[in-house]
Amino acid sequence: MLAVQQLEAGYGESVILRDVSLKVKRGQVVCLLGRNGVGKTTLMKSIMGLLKAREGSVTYNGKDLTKKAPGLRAKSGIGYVPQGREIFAQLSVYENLLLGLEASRVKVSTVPEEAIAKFPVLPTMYERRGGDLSGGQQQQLAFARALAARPEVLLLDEPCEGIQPSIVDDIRDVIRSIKADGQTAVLLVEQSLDFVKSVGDYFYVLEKGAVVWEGSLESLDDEVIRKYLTV
Ligand SMILES: Nc1ncnc2c1ncn2[C@@H]1O[C@H](COP(=O)(O)OP(=O)(O)OP(=O)(O)O)[C@@H](O)[C@H]1O
Repeated sequence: MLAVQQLEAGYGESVILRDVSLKVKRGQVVCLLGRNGVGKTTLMKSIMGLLKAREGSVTYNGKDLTKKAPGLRAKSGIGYVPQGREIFAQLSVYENLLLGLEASRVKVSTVPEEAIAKFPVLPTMYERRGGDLSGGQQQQLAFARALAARPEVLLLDEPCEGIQPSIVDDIRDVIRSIKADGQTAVLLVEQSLDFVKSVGDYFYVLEKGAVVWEGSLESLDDEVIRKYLTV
């Protein structure tokens, strides 16, 4: 459903992504692996339209999104939980969630129950300012904000970075439940191989902005890990 084809993108003069192609299908969790700085976040931003493609295309359900603005991509059904969460610190938890509705394909004025049900801690802190939440709580808020728009493709950029193990477990459960529903495609950037192996179906490895390996998660063996992932 989401297809990236021969994508080239970068910042200013520098080319970061070269000839990147990948696919993510409904009900699948596809993991994007690679050492620091290889271009994983850059690829997420390019899919979301925050960075323009210089070559290649991003298509979704057969529609070419390559030239579309980020808002339109969101309204087409692509949800994004960015690295660093990007919560609005001065807004309340509930206001942060309401902002998620802006990306909804159908006009709704309340946050859908299913987005909140996955993170039961959030309703207990609706009045608190986003900036006062812990890192793990902000991560849950960012995740719920993306789910509020009922995305069909979910881009998750290092959702477990810097958060406590109990919330990592919660996030694993949420990703598994999304996968079990079979309606949403997930593209996940994650450094922890244990986490990746516990939720993923398929993986791509990036090195210097290019896909150098891909396969089912079962085929992710020590040799690939040593060659492309060990620091
Ligand atoms: N806004 C920017 N302007 C210029 N260069 C950038 C910008 N953001 C990232 N880069 C560069 O692009 C390259 C890829 O960065 P990117 O953040 O996509 O990597 P990554 O694989 O997500 O790394 P990490 O695991 O550290 O998040 C790096 O060399 C980085 O310095």
